Amino acid sequence: MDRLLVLVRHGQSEWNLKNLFTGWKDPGLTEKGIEEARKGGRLLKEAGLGFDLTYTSALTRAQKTLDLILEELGVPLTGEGSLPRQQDLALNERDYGDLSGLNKDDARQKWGEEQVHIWRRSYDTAPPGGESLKDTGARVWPYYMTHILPDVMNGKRVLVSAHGNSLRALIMVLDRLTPDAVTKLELATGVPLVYRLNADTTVAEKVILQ
Ligand SMILES: O=C(O)[C@@H](CO)OP(=O)(O)O
Repeated sequence: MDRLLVLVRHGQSEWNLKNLFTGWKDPGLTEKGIEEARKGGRLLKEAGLGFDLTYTSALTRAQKTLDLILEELGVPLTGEGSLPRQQDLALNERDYGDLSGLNKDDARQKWGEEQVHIWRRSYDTAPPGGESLKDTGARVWPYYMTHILPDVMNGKRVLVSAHGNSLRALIMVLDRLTPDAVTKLELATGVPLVYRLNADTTVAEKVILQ
């Protein structure tokens, strides 16, 4: 049985381009982001991968990325031949709280390089009014266990389009990263991470398509 799970971080967003903390804010994709998503779709097609089910967040940039990937795969978005789609807040980006909408360089000037790095990449220090990676995991992990993983274990080929930090939380578990190791994990936009799972739910294989 092919226990296929593909994770993709959305293509570049308008706020990625402007270097703003985004979190639960909802900017669209840039032209570059659209092309990144399309390229991700083409790479999946070239790898001969197809899907039975899709998951995405409640945010436009991840949904649009999923649409573009499906378009490249030749899968209609509605009607006959379209795939079931689960959209859930559980897969949203980490909530950046009071930092949302601030320029990342301005934040470094105000609070210092080190503090901003801790807010962005530490495991359990939350930005003011927002979520730490651990807090993000506390909603991503149960959703994975109750929704995504059962589908994969039932032999459904699953595609997930989500965000830098919600996917970092998920990958932390899949790749068995320590809280220290996950601080160094960075995900490129639009690059599909192809996982195959063993019958005991551990990772059999991970391939990065780029
Ligand atoms: O601003 C955000 O929401 C995220 C992802 O773009 O940024 P960072 O990489 O700083 O966690």
